[in-house]
Order: sequence, then structure tokens, then C-alpha cells
Amino acid sequence: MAVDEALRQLLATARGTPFTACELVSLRQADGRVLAEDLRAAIDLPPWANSAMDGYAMRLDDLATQPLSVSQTVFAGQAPGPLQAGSCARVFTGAPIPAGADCVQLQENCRLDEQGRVSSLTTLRLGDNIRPQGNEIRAGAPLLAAGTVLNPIALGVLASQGISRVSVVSRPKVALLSSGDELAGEGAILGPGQIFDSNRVVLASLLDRLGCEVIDLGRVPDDPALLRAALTQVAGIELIISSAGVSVGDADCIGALLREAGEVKLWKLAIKPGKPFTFGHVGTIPLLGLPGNPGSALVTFLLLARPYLLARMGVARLEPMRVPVVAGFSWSKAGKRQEYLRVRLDGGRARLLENQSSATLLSAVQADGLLEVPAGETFEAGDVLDFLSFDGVF
Ligand SMILES: Nc1nc2c(c(=O)[nH]1)N[C@H]1C(S)=C(S)[C@@H](COP(=O)(O)OP(=O)(O)OC[C@H]3O[C@@H](n4cnc5c(N)ncnc54)[C@H](O)[C@@H]3O)O[C@H]1N2
Ligand code: MOO
Ligand SMILES: [Mg+2]
Repeated sequence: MAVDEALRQLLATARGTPFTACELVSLRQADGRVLAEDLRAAIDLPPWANSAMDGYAMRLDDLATQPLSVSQTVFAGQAPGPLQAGSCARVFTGAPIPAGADCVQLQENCRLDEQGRVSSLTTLRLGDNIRPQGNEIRAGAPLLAAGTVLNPIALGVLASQGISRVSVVSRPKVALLSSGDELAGEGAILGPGQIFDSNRVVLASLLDRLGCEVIDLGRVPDDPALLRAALTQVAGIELIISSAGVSVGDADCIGALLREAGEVKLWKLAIKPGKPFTFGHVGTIPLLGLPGNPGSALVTFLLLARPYLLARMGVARLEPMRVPVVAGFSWSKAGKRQEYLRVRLDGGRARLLENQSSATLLSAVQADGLLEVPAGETFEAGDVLDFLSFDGVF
């Protein structure tokens, strides 16, 4: 199955099974969380007309009779009285505009005489250097839509509205496990044939960044019964993510687990790395089975697991951002699978990192992102391809 079709099916399933729980959090707890409600502006912004510059607030009609005496001084945070006819007001940036004033002249463009009276040295137009009330947004207008991933800017927008708590999608409970008899944990001395488990920390950290509550089930041997036992330990799991054991080897037992205790929905995609990616259910709980090779687990997480999770969280923008990038190398072997090459951007061109093996993470840590090569295609240096940046993803 093509990657696009698998993604389409995963997203359709995800949209049909959204995470519905939400919670009220403070803005400082809301960074990276998904807004659960449509929000409208509570107040006009700015709440009152204010000066964009340090200078003098005037009435255009009074400029015919300058110099103008200064009838009041208004700092930001003060409440001015109305502007006396035939005078101007000393104002500073952010200060409310006195009623009756219709423009502000910069102090650099004013001359003060010995009596402290002000003349404008340049012509002014109605509204110059005034930020009108409600100019940015009117009370009641749509502010942020449900499904927005709150970032520091969005939090600032909420704070500027006096909003201090927001309803966000509760952290989905995701059970994570590494399957494999060969896996050793941190601090272990490697026995014969053993390797350290690296996938779990990668996936747990990626899940943290998506705002999930990671239930770490640790390393589980290649045994469907033990896998099943591990999964029944915790209540309330909303999704299972496993790594390894999805290919055709005698010890690959995620498929057996799904067939015994649930169902297999997707298996084997035209994606490189990541071919044996699996999606199914253990009982009623969805399971995303990522391949064990660390490069394959990473790529399938980014391209399939991440959008699936975001869709269940109600996020509108799901996929990593694709941008056109010029290839700095040629590719002559057309593959049967859509391929994701680890590349670095040097001078705006994609440079292929040396080791593209799905078994290594070292080229991925040097990469800026992935270059997408459609199945059956070759390309020349100078051709433009889609690039999926790691920026914004991690
Ligand atoms: N006869 C075939 N063999 C394989 C095929 C195939 O089509 N026919 N597909 C290959 C592809 S492509 C991939 S990708 C891998 C996927 O393997 P599995 O998902 O079954 O994973 P394992 O066999 O358990 O492990 C693969 C590899 O990854 C290492 N690994 C596993 N877990 C971890 C971990 N937590 N941290 C670090 N490294 C891990 C494991 O030791 C193996 O070296 O199958 C190919 N075979
Ligand atoms: O699909 Mo596998 O990930 O090539 O090694
Ligand atoms: Mg295997």
C-alpha cells in the first residue's frame, strides 16, 4: 500500500475516534497543548485609542492656529481628560488619546517656543500615529479555533485578551513498549548478541512533545503472551505504540499478538525505511507497530504515527511541513517504495548524508530533515523535491 493511502486510512480512523477529554489549564501550562474550544475576543484591542509615538496629540483643525499650548500630559496607564480647544496634549507611546484629539505628531517633528508652545514642522493627516480602539480585533470576533496547537505566540494573544485559563485536550494516555529479546536497558553491561534499546527514548520524547502521557511499559521479550500481559497491566490506555517485531522473522510477534487478541488493519507499506509498519487493535485499543530499525521507527513515527495522534487530538494541521528544496545530488536507482532520505541543507541545497541505512540514527541526528523521493522516480542534481523539515517537529 502507498504511504498516502495508508495515511488517508489512518486519518479517517483517527477522525472517527477523537480524544474527547479536555481540561482547564493556566497559560503557562498550555504551551504545545491543543485548544479544545473556539475562542472569541473578549475585549477590543487596543481597548482604547492610544498613541503609537512619543509626541503631541492634536486636533488637525487647530494646526491653523499654532503654536499650541500644552494643556495636559498623558503617560501610558493614565486616563486623560478631553482635549481643550486650541491646545495639544503631551503624550507618550501607549498613552490613551484625549477625546477630541485626532492625530499625534512625533516630538522630533515639533518645535517648542520659549513659552513651551508647540508647532508642528510637518503636515499631518487625520489619525496619524494613533492606534484606534479595536483596530487589531473587535470584542466578539473569532480569536483562535479549536484544534490550534498553542505556541508561545498564541499564548501571548490569549494573555492580551485577559484570558488566563484555557480548555485544552487532555493528554492522551499512550502505552509505549520496545519488543525484542536482544534489548538491554540503560546501565546494563551488554551480553552476547545484545544491543541497547534506543527506540524507546526516541519515541517517548517524541510523544512528550506531542503532549501525550507516556506509559512506559519498558522492554518486552518477543513473546505474544508476555506482550499481552504487559498491555493488560495498565488501565485507561488510549493507544499502544510498539517498536520492532513487525516483519516476517520467527521472533516477530506483534502480528501474532494482533491476530490473537484483536485485528490487523494495515501491514506492509511502500515506504523506505519502514516497510513493515503495522496498524491494528489489541481488543479495542489501537496499536501502531513501528519497525525495529531505529531509522524506520523514526520515519514511520513522523509520517504516520504523529499525524494519526494529532488527528485524534483534533489538530487541523497534521503533516510535517513540506517545502520545495533543490537536490544537491543525483539519484539514479528508482525504488519500488517512496523513499525518505536523510539530508542536510547546505546553502539551500539538500546534501545526502552518507549512511542511509535504516539501522542507524547517526545520520538522522546530523540531518535537517527528510527528502521525499516518490516510488519509481530518479532525479538529477538541481531538481526540486519535497523536503520535510525536522524543524517544528522536534
Ligand atoms: N525476510 C525479510 N526480512 C526483513 C524484511 C522483509 O521484508 N523480509 N524487512 C526488513 C525491514 S525493511 C525492516 S524495517 C525490518 C523490521 O524489523 P522488525 O520490525 O521485525 O524489527 P526486529 O526484527 O525486531 O528488529 C530490527 C532491527 O532493529 C533492532 N531493534 C529492535 N528494537 C530496537 C530498539 N528498541 N532499539 C534499537 N534497535 C532496535 C533490532 O535489533 C534489529 O537489528 O525487518 C527487515 N527484515
Ligand atoms: O523498511 Mo526497512 O525500514 O528498509 O529497514
Ligand atoms: Mg524482525
